[in-house]
Formats: sequence, C-alpha cells, structure tokens
Amino acid sequence: MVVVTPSEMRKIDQRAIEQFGIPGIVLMENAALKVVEVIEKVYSLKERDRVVVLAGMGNNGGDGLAVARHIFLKGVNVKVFLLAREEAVSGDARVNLDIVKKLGVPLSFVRDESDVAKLEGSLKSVTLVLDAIFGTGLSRPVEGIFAEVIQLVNRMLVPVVSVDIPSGVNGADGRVMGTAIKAMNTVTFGYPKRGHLLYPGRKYTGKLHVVPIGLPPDSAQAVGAQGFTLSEDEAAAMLRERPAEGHKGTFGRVAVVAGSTGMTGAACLAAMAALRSGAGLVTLGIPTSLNDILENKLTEVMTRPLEDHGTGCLQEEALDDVLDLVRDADVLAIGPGLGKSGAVFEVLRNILGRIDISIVLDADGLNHISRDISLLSKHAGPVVITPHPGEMARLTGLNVAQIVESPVEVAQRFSQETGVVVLLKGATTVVCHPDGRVYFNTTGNSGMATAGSGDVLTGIIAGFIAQGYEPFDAAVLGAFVHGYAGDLAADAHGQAGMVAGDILEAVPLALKKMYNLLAEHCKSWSHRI
Ligand SMILES: NC(=O)C1=CN([C@@H]2O[C@H](COP(=O)(O)OP(=O)(O)OC[C@H]3O[C@@H](n4cnc5c(N)ncnc54)[C@H](O)[C@@H]3O)[C@@H](O)[C@H]2O)[C@@H](O)CC1
Ligand SMILES: [K+]
Repeated sequence: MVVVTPSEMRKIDQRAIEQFGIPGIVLMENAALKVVEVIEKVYSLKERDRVVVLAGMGNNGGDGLAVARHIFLKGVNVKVFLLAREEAVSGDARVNLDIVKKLGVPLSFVRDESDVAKLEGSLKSVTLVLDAIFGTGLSRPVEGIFAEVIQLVNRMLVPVVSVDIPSGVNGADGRVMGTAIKAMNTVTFGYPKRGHLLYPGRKYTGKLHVVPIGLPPDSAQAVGAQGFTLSEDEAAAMLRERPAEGHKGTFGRVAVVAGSTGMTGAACLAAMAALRSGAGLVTLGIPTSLNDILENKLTEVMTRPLEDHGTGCLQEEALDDVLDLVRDADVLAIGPGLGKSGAVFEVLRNILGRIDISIVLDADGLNHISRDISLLSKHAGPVVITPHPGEMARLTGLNVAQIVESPVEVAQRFSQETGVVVLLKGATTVVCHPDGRVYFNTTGNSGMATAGSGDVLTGIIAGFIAQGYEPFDAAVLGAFVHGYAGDLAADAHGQAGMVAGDILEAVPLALKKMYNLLAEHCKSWSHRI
C-alpha cells in the first residue's frame, strides 16, 4: 500500500480536481460519507446518542461539517463546535457550513475560555467526538484555544474518531506539534500518511481506516510517491515460490561471520535465523577458540573456525579463511557479536574491497564501518545495513535524539549518499533504497526490544537474499517477518518475558502463515508448506 506525505496528498487532490474535473466538494462529500460509514460500523449510533463535532477552519473542518450533516439527518443528536470565525471559513468548507446552518444543525463557536467551558459541559454526556480541527494542512505548532480544546478532549477520555489525521499530528513525520488529539479510530482518505505510521503519531492515530474517496487510479504514483507499507496479504504476495523439485542449493548458501568470547549467542541467533527463514545451507565463521561451543550449540548450521590466536576474537590472519568461506556463498552476514578490536576492522575493510556478493552488515560490523563509511561505497555488490538509532548515530555523526526525531530523512540521506539499503530499526522500522523508496514496517511490538532480536533480523534478511530476493525486498520482507514472528512470540510468552530465541522460534510459523495466505489467494499454486 502506498504511503504519502501531506504535500503529495495535496498534489493528488489538486490533480483529481484540475486534471480530471472532479470537484473538490465531491471529494469532500465522498470523504464524509466514508467517515459516516466507519462510525456506523464501529459505534452503531442510535438516535439517543450524542455526537460532538469539532471543526476547524480548513477543509478538514469542512469534512467534519459534512459528517455532522449526515449524522443529523439520521436523527442522531449532534452538535458542532466551530473553532473559527465564520468569515474565516471559505471554499468547500464554507459550502458545508452554510448547509449545516440552513438545516439547523446545532452550532456553537469556540473563541475563548467561556466557550471552552461550554464545550466541556457538552463533552460530559457525549457518545463520540469527531475530531475535524486540523488535517494535513497543519502548518505550525498548536497553541491557544486549539491546544486547550485538544487537551480538554484528551482529559475527558471520550471516544474520538479523527478525520484524516489526529489534529496536532504532523502528517509528514508523525511529530506532535505541541499537542495532539488521542484518537481511538482515524479515518484517512485515499492513502495512509507517513504521520500515521511513524511514532508518536502512530500511537495518537489509534486504529487506522484507509477509505477510498473516488480519486483517479494510481494517483500516488502519478505524483511520484515513494513510500509504502505492507498489509499481511501484500507481504505474502512478495514471497517467492519454493519449487517442489528444489534442493539445498536452490534455497541458497549463507555465510555468517559473527561472535567473540561472551557473544556466541549473537552468532547462533543470526545463523539459525538464516536457516529458519528458508535458506538451504548456512555456514558460521567463528573465532577458533569458540568453535567447540558453537558445534555443541548448533546442529544444522555448519561452522568454520577462523584464526583468533586463542583470544576468542577474530584476528587479521583470519582474512583468507573468511574469503574462502565466502567463495561458495550467495550472501555474507557479518557483524553480530564480532567485538570491537582493530583486527576485526581490518578483516572487514579487506573483505569489502575484495568480494562482490551481497553483504548484510550489522552491530559491531557497523560500529567498525563508522570509522570509514567510504568503505560501503567500495563494495562491488549490494549492501544492506541494519542499524539501530545508536549505530545510525555513530555512522552519521548525529545524536540519537536527531535520529529518532527524523528517522526517514536520516536513513534516506545516508542510503542515497552511500548507495546502500538502510534498514533503520525503531518502533516503526523504516527501510530506504538509494532510489528514494521508503518502506514503513508496522509489524512487531515493544517486547522485541530485547537482546539478540537484531541478530535474528540480520539472519532473516541474509536468508532471504540467499533465496534470491533482491536485497531491498529481503530487508523489507525481513522486517515484516521479524515483526510478525515477534507478535507471535508475544502472543505465546507476553511482551515482558519474551526473548530473542522466542522470536527465532516463531519465524517458521510466521512464514507458514504467510505462505498459507498466499496459497489461499492463488489456490492453483503448489507451494503450500
Ligand atoms: N480536495 C481536497 O483537498 C480534500 C481535502 N480533504 C480534507 O482537507 C484536509 C486538508 O485541508 P486544508 O488544506 O484546508 O487544511 P486543514 O483543514 O488541515 O487546516 C488548515 C487550516 O488550519 C490553519 N492552521 C494550520 N495549522 C494551524 C495551527 N497550528 N493553529 C491554527 N491554525 C492552523 C491553516 O492556516 C488553515 O486555515 C485534509 O486533511 C482532509 O481532511 C478532504 O475533504 C478530501 C478532499
Ligand atoms: K483531524
């Protein structure tokens, strides 16, 4: 599903109106009818119910006024509070304001403290509040009477449906502009906006309903939108067929170089995740002193001892063996638990210059690369990096707060500057392609913020690349499957106590569910597993 920015949405609306001659008031009416449909489905309003509509001066307010009219005509007790002077309302919103007035829909103005007190009285016995104060036209921080009204609604803990986006949430990046409505449901038009999917906006949005309003087909593509998210169906549709006649080689070979003393778990999780995501063969390169431990811990993964001079940490002399290990592989996952010694940096530096298979670079691998990010551009094959905000901070020289505030901008810029696929982990993980595409991942939960979770993700992505997925698709699907497995793990164990091993164990089940979904959609295919 395509995800747009407010400015792309403005272009989409403009194009529908100017190039296709669909009047703006028609789009507004379609939008309002869809909001009414969702409200009826979720709340099944009766005549005795009381609805308060909060309308701003723009088209978002216009939508709210049109919804108020429809609810009024159904006989429901509705009251509109307009947060604007009447003269300030123009265009399509004005048309709807005039209709509301002529129909006699109860209408009050909120201009000062005493009006806010009146609103508070009305909110005491309300069934539902419709928030149509600001939409995608929000252009500055919310202050004054607007902030007071929003905070009042949040304080009263009444059920809120937001029109298009919770008022106060920035549609471009999910930032709260001073204060914002906490909605239980949000009905948005045509396409989800980035602000619905990025935190904190995602939390304020509640359940998101994306409804059609009669826009011309492929509107988002026509204005060059490059954001997207995946529903379960869409993610399942990305899965590659697993040929019945396939053998180990068909499903690819993964080399994992990981681990050091005290960090053998990272190596195990990454290597096993590659197998669990469907790769045919996985070989783990591991410092020699740790080989016996790994041989014991792992059954299906092959191991390859690498020179460590008894230190439990990779030494420069390991390079030839690493190059040999990689010779037969389709992809190299390198980094988890490798440690911070200079020798590891030397190995990494030499590998990047000498091989051309895809590389998934994570954890300590990324910390080493921060010393010289030009190495990323030197690699002849595709590179996927999977930093968390701390690692992204080291890579870019920014601080963590800057990364968390603008994850998409930072990841996108880094991807474009270095030519690598950047998967930036977060509550909403984003994946950026150097060509500008951005994926917003919505699976997963905060129980996944647990040691080793990222190692599992690295393994899954490598496993997908080995099976022939394009590196960007592997990262996108990897983020989806990792989060999906995390959700299954949380169902089984709860978010507090789940550990990375639970996520790993749930990966095959997540994949099975997705393959089954795919099979349901195309019954004729023969790859149900
Ligand atoms: N044809 C269209 O363009 C359609 C637009 N639709 C609705 O229109 C909305 C966008 O409408 P608009 O562009 O009119 O914008 P909004 O209705 O979101 O609000 C913009 C108005 O609020 C003011 N404003 C912005 N930030 C403010 C702040 N912090 N404090 C006080 N005032 C502030 C602006 O100056 C402007 O007057 C969408 O969210 C959607 O709900 C829908 O009706 C569908 C069709
Ligand atoms: K709104």
